[in-house]
Amino acid sequence: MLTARNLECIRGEHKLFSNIFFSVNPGELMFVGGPNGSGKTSLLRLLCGLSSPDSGEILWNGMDIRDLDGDYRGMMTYLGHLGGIKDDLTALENLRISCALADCEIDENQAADALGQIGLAGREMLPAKVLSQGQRRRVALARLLVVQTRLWILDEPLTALDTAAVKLIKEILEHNLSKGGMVIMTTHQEIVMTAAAVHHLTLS
Ligand SMILES: Nc1ncnc2c1ncn2[C@@H]1O[C@H](COP(=O)(O)OP(=O)(O)OP(=O)(O)O)[C@@H](O)[C@H]1O
Repeated sequence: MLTARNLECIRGEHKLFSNIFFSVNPGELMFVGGPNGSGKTSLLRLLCGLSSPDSGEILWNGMDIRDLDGDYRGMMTYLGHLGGIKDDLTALENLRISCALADCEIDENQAADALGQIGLAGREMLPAKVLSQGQRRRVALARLLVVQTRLWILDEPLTALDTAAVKLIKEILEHNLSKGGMVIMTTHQEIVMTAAAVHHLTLS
């Protein structure tokens, strides 16, 4: 379970948010909403441990994530809103390297299989720079098909995706949730989940 207690985040001269409390339990999804600049990405970066709150604490199964450090990162998958795709690497290389960086080594066959499942069959060997925005996003999201982590923190995963890809991502999220996974995601394009407990946190 991930718990946030009394979180506050200040950036520059601005207090982005304060008094944020929530828990996300196994099988639950939390959508983080709010206007541009309200602090959604900043909140996700706090939850990943990439930055620290100005006050408050973030607990994973009751322990402060700062104390867990690498153990916490090993249980979590973070996809940033830019996707982290490198232009000069192929789709396959991008997926394999992003998995390796997350301590989840996969071979070429596994990578090709994941790319096929996410609708990129035949494009595995193309450099990312020639892929469309939606295809690049699919390469980033293919990581969700191979990771074993329970907690997924996803920043705008649906950006640039067509209707078919959004449906696919919904199924991938629901599969993770059905196994006791947890998902926290920002989106301006909410998806209706059929069989999962959903919470909303709206920043202003
Ligand atoms: N290091 C920083 N120094 C100063 N201001 C910052 C810093 N990081 C973020 N900000 C500001 O904090 C605000 C919130 O940024 P953030 O990216 O968290 O918003 P967001 O809700 O994710 O926005 P969007 O919907 O546009 O993606 C923005 O005004 C941003 O410019």
